[in-house]
Amino acid sequence: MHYIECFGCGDVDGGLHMTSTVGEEHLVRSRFEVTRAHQGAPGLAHGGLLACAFDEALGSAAGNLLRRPAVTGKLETDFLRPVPVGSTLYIVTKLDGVAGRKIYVSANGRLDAEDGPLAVRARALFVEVTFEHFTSHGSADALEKFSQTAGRSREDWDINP
Ligand SMILES: CCCCCCCCCC(=O)SCCNC(=O)CCNC(=O)[C@H](O)C(C)(C)COP(=O)(O)OP(=O)(O)OC[C@H]1O[C@@H](n2cnc3c(N)ncnc32)[C@H](O)[C@@H]1OP(=O)(O)O
Repeated sequence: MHYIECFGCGDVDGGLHMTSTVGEEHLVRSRFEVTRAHQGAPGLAHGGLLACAFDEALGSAAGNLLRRPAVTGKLETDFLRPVPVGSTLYIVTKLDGVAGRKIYVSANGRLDAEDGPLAVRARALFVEVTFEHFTSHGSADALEKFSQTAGRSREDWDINP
C-alpha cells in the first residue's frame, strides 16, 4: 500500500522514493537510487538507509503478494559490498513462507543491474496486523492524510501501481 509520506515509497525530501513491481514467479522487484542524501561514509550509502530500503522492498512484497497489512517484526541484513552514491540497487524479493500471522520474506540487492554484483542480502519476518494497529498507535492527522491520498481507491491495492 502506498502512502505519500512514507520515507520508503512516498514523496518525501531525502526519502528513498522506491517503487516496487510484482513480476514473474511472484518475485517483487524494487529499485533504490542512492543519492548524496543517503550517505554514511563519504560517497557511500549509509548501512541504516540500506536496511531501510530493504525494509521497504520486503514490506512491499509482503503487502503486494498477500494483500494483508503487516509490519516488520524482525529484519536482518548482510552487507557484502559497499554501495556507492550514484549507483542503483536492484532488489528482488521473494515470499519464503507464511505461518499464521507470520510472513517470511527474503531479498537480494545487486549493484547497477539485475545481474550485477550482489551487494546486500536481507531477510525479514513481517507480522500481520489489523488496521487497529495503525488507528491505535498512529496519529489521527497522519491517518486522515493517508485516507485522503491512499486509503480510498482500489488502485492502492493494485499489484503494480
Ligand atoms: C495501512 C498501511 C500499511 C503500511 C505498512 C508499511 C510498513 C512498512 C514496514 C515498517 O517499517 S513497519 C514499522 C516497524 N515495525 C513496527 O513498528 C512493529 C512494532 N511491533 C509490534 O507492533 C508488535 O510487536 C507486533 C505487531 C510485530 C507483534 O505483536 P503482536 O502482539 O500483534 O503479536 P505477537 O507478539 O503475539 O506475535 C505474533 C507472532 O509473531 C512472532 N513474533 C513477533 N515479533 C517477533 C520478532 N521480533 N521475532 C520473532 N518472532 C516474532 C511471535 O512469536 C508470534 O509467533 P507465534 O504466532 O508462533 O506465537
